[in-house]
Amino acid sequence: MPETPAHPVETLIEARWVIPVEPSDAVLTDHSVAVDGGRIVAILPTEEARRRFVAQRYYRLTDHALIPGLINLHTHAAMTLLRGYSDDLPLMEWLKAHIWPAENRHMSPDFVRDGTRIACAEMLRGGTTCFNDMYFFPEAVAEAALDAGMRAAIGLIVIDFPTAYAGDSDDYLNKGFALRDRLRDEPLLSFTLAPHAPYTVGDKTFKKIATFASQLDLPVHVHLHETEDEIHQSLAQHNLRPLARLQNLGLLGPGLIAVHGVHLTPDEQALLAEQGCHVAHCPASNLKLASGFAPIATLAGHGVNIGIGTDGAASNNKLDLFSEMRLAALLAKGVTGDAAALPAHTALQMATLNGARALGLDDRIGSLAPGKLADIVAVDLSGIETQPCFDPISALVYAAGREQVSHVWVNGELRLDNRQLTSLDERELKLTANVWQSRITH
Ligand SMILES: CSC[C@H]1O[C@@H](n2cnc3c(O)ncnc32)[C@H](O)[C@@H]1O
Ligand SMILES: [Zn+2]
Repeated sequence: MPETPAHPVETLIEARWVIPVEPSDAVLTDHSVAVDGGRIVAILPTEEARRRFVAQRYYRLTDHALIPGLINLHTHAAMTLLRGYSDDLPLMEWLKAHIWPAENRHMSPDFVRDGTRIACAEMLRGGTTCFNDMYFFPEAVAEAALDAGMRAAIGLIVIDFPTAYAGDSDDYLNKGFALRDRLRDEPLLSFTLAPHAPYTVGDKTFKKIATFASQLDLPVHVHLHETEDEIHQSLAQHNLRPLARLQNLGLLGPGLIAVHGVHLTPDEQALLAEQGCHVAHCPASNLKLASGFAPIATLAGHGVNIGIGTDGAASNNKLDLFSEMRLAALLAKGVTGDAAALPAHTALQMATLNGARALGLDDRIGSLAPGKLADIVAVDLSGIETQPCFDPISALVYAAGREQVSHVWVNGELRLDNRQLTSLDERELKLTANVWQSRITH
């Protein structure tokens, strides 16, 4: 029998383990991922892949696990420039007395572009390939993400007070729509409407956002039920808890990404599930600001789709989804008293597929499968800290860290090569961070 000629592809990645996350939670051992035209074309046992494909580039990652690119479901990327600027305070004091005054003094497209570039470097080094952002000057966020070659959901920010970026809600919205019109064909970008929070956005603005979200089919990304203060303030001002208020204003539905969801009654959890809303769980930020801990196990029990976010580097202070996966899993066990709560595979699914679902991108990213875009992360599990390795998913969530991320592909393009960034100059970014530190200090 004549041999079928080998099929040419751009990239063939051979790995000890491939963890697709979906369609099943099975781990494939000694498998290879073939990539061409930015997409995964096949996942096969390595021996077979070697026969079937001839590649321009081979990666022989013999002690590594391949996972889908991690998706950071809530960031203020540019806030890397305020990392460590003001620590150990509760949310409202932190925001009002420190962060908002600093943002007022320094906010500009340059601040956002530089801060977001630094965030992209940190996130790519830690295996994050996509981030869902909310910040001023979203055009600078988009520019930094595109320069870095990262995937981003750009939040078209709306807040009912004037800033250096925009004067009023119409100004915020018009600037956001102009940006979306200009960049809507960029394959790495998608857009959300991003009203900041119930305590900074009025009813009239929320109603407009609900209308635009349904007309334009855009997700809505909003901080919600983060602290007890937020709930008390809403009851005092509107005689309604924030979630009920947003329900009355027409915001609930499968397009809503509710960030935090720390303080939720059982009825509110059921309502989020009924409405198909998503929750972005930010465990480190919630602990650091002493906001509390989200009822993740019961929310998941109700069927709510939950992804994981870091929040900004000023309240975390890392943009590290490996830490967040571990923390989410441990916290769920501690809070429920049930060691089976939030197992490792669920934590990995939250940081990948569930984030993609929340962004409406799960037909393209979030798992490793033929036809999906090639957002792929290789984690080196050969080190002493991950030995022995009975179960690579357990190793990834409970023992590994972002330091073990060796290679990252976004849309089939190599963005981290043997721990070196290919699209960003780390030395230059450190100098940029120092320049901003002295501006912010003086
Ligand atoms: C209007 S752009 C985003 C706005 O949000 C602020 N921010 C950062 N972290 C949090 C948080 O945990 N809750 C609420 N608001 C937050 C950030 O400083 C920007 O002003
Ligand atoms: Zn936030």
